[in-house]
Amino acid sequence: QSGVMGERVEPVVPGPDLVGVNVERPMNMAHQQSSLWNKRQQAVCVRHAFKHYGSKKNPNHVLSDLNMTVAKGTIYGLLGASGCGKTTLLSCIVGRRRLNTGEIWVLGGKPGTRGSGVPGKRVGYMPQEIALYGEFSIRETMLYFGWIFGMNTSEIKERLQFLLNFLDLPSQNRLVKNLSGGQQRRVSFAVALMHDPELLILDEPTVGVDPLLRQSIWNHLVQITKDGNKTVIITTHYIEEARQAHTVSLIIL
Ligand SMILES: Nc1ncnc2c1ncn2[C@@H]1O[C@H](COP(=O)(O)OP(=O)(O)OP(=O)(O)O)[C@@H](O)[C@H]1O
Repeated sequence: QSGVMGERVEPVVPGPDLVGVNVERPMNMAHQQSSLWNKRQQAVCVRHAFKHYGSKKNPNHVLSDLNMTVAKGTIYGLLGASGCGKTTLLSCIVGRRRLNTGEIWVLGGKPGTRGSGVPGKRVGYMPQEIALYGEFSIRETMLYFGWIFGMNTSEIKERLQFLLNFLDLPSQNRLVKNLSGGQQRRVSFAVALMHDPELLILDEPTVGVDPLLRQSIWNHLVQITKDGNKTVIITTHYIEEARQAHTVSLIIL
C-alpha cells in the first residue's frame, strides 16, 4: 500500500535562514485553547490528516496521519516522487478537496468555511494542470481573475505590466489557447500572483521554465516572504531547487 505516512513529512534540509514569526503563547490559558490558538497563528497547520481515493473495499491511501506546520513568512517546499500525494495535500489545503479525517487550518480558519477567505482572495493557487480559458487573451485573463479578487481595473493593469515583464510573457493580446505549454504555465503563475495574496500555493510552478527565469522566480518568492507577512508553499521534483526554500519536507511513498 502506498501513501504518505504519519511523521514522514519531516524537514530534511533545515534552512540556515529559517524565518517565521515568533509565536508567543498567551499566559494562563488552558492547554486546549492555547493549542488551538497556536494552530491559528500558523499560515497552515495540518493535523492527523487521512485521505484515500477509491472504494472502501479497495482504498488507495494517499495521506496517512500526516502533520504539517507552515509558519508565516516562510517558503515551505514539498518534495516527493510523482504520485506520492503532493497535489492531493495542496488541494485539501486550498479547500478543493476534503480530508477523510483530520483537520486543516489555513490563515487561522478552516478552508471552505464562511469568513475564512479560503478558497478566495487570501490565497493564490497555481494548480498543476492549467485551468485557464483558452479563448481569453492574457490581458482578459488577468482582468477576469483580478475582478474576481476584488481589484479595480487600474490596479490590474499596473500589476499586469509588472507580471508580463517579470514572467517574460508575450504580448498581452495573445490568446491563451495559442500560447506554448510553458507560456500557459507562466500565465497561470501570474494569475496566482495577481492580487498579491497572503498565502501562495504553487504546484510545480517552475516546470517548463528556463533556468534564468526559474532563479528570478525564486528570488521573487524570497523577496515577498522577507517581511514575514506572506507565505509560500511550493512543490517541486528538483532537490536542488527545493534547497532554496526555508523549510523542506520530504514526502515518501
Ligand atoms: N481524483 C483522483 N481519483 C483517484 N485517485 C487519485 C485522484 N487524484 C490522485 N489520485 C491518486 O492519488 C495518488 C497521489 O496523487 P497526487 O496527484 O496527489 O500526487 P503528486 O505527488 O502530486 O504527483 P505528481 O508529482 O506526479 O504531480 C496517486 O496514486 C494518484 O493516482
